[in-house]
Amino acid sequence: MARKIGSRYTANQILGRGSAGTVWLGEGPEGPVAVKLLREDLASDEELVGRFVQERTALLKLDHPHVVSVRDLVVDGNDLALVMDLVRGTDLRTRLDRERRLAPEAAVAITADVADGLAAAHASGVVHRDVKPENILLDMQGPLGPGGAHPALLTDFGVAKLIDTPRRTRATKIIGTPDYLAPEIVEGLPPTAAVDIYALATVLYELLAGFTPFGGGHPGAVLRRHVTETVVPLPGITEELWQLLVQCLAKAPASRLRASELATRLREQLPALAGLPPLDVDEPEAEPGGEPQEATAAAPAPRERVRRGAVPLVPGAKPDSNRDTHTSMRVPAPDELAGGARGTARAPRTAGAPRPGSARNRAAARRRRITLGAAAVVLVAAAGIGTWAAGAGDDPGGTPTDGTESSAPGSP
Ligand SMILES: Nc1ncnc2c1ncn2[C@@H]1O[C@H](COP(=O)(O)OP(=O)(O)OP(=O)(O)O)[C@@H](O)[C@H]1O
Repeated sequence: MARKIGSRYTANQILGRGSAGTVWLGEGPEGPVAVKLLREDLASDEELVGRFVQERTALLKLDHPHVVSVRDLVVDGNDLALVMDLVRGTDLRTRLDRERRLAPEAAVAITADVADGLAAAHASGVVHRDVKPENILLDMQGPLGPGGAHPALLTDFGVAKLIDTPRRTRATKIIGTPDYLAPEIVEGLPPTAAVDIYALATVLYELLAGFTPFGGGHPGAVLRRHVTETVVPLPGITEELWQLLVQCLAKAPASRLRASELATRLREQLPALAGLPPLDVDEPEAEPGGEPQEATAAAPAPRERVRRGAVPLVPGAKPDSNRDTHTSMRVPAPDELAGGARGTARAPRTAGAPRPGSARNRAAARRRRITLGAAAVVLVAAAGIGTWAAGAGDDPGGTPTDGTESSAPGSP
């Protein structure tokens, strides 16, 4: 059913739902648009509305062929909406669900597009903070590029930052998607542009391999792997591409490439990748219903076999929203923590061996986004790998930092 959004837009049909709200196919004065209507509980949060208005300038100024432009921000009664360019196509998660993994040339071409978009954003002082396949849209009306890839556009700029208001995050929460979270975020450091590079390298690894380098099993274990484990080589990948991945998945943010350099280096590799088939690797096994093995950073357990999926760090913890893409965690007791702080060692296995769990289940698990309580920080601290500074989550000092902070209040 159609509904008005402010005085200028009509939302006609739901395109999809995410953790922050619902995306509608809409109509504006200049034609079709996509309208992201934020969740009611977000729209009724006065602080968030203020921030939304404050950040108009930064969100509206991003204009790049590989960024989904935000055209307008609407605050109208209970409605809080971002009006975006409509991308006619699909998101990368849907393509990945369908194909499981992409040919290297297409994977690299898509990643290079997103790196270009990030370069423009970072140059404007904007950090995305939630780069993942769900936020990469493929424009099926655009020209085919290397490997038959349609142009890729990064969407949802500013949304993670909007939701991650100090009051919501103060000393209690990390907001993000565990598989793509850079180690410095897990450690409670302010997000800089380098977190987007880490997340994008994770996406590239996933496009090539069909699974993320540190994902799988308990969300707390995923976070810990980001900090303690090194990425396992992918069989069949060219040395140049592997070196690029390793550099961008470096634990130290300063060691990662900048987005513009990453885009250039990726494109340089395209000719060597032309015609190569998707890699012949399979996801590390997961023990159906098996209990995680106890492991330490120094001596991880041999391939932990656990179901993929967002599970509460502590049994009985309730999600903090009614969306199944969220998992919320409360602070665990020490004995509970001992059971949750388990790590894994994962390595790709060759195709053909039995693999528990359906691809759809794994994809759904990856999609789950967590709002992680201080529990995770306690978990990390308990593992001796990090601490959380109260109020961390904003970005003093990083270069370039999330420039949405400095946008002019109330500017149109
Ligand atoms: N500008 C757009 N044009 C066309 N479709 C879009 C646009 N933005 C989002 N969509 C579609 O709307 C759906 C929901 O997007 P949304 O950004 O709300 O959620 P998400 O990114 O999948 O998840 P989350 O917000 O939890 O990270 C997605 O399937 C996406 O393909």
